[in-house]
Amino acid sequence: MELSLIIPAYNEAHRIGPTLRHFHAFLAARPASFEILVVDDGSTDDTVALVTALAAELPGLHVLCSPANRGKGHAVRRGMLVATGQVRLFSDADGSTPIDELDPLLQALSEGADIAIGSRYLAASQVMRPQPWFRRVWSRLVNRVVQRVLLPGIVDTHCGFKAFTAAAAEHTFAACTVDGWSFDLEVLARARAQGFGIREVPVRWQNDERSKARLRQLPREFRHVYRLRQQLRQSRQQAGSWS
Ligand SMILES: Nc1nc2c(ncn2[C@@H]2O[C@H](COP(=O)(O)OP(=O)(O)O[C@H]3O[C@H](CO)[C@@H](O)[C@H](O)[C@@H]3O)[C@@H](O)[C@H]2O)c(=O)[nH]1
Repeated sequence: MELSLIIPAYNEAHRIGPTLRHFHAFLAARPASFEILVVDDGSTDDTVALVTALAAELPGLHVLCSPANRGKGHAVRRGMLVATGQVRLFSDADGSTPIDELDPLLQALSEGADIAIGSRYLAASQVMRPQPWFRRVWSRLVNRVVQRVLLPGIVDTHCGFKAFTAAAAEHTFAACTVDGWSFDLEVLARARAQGFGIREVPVRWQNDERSKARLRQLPREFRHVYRLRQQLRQSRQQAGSWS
């Protein structure tokens, strides 16, 4: 399998159908073999039924489901570890980053990066429909803190469009534990600590107002950042004292 596309989905029946048809048509028009894995955990709407029906029509589309809702991080991790592709990409169910932005990410991998991440905040990025002001403030705030304490040099850790080589996906996700939104920065921080090269790539992106992220989740994001920094520091100190 050359490419695995992982899509975390929670209560996405209202919009995932067109996204899947579009993604499938894009990938089927290319020579590379592919699989699309939709990872649902406990949706209370018709997401699973809808994707199951589409899977009978679109070869290579599969749905993984589990009863309890654990969060986007858990779903992406599960998909990344079950996938068989040499390249593993995850994308949001609303297609907020157009699927043709895959090509610049593949280019970055072919040039030697282990992980290529879509970015909304580079000079060449194009944000076609921005998020509301409080989401932009949230995103910039988290990114500022993350850049300072965890991932210097990466300006957008949270864009939901990231491609990994199989080795990078398997090593980093196997070490991850964060189930919620902060999984993005956990996987990047662990990847860097393990020596994998990350390249940030400008992409086109547009907001869909029907977001599941809530401002009240912000303190938990910061707690994750600091906890992760402590863990990585301790591992570095242990590695230093053993060498
Ligand atoms: N399986 C599963 N999927 C989830 C869950 N929560 C969210 N998702 C999936 O995660 C994707 C993003 O969720 P949205 O609700 O569309 O979030 P957003 O706010 O519009 O997304 C932006 O901010 C997020 C948080 O920073 C980013 O993770 C995301 O990529 C994007 O930048 C969607 O495919 C959604 O179904 C969950 O509990 N379980």
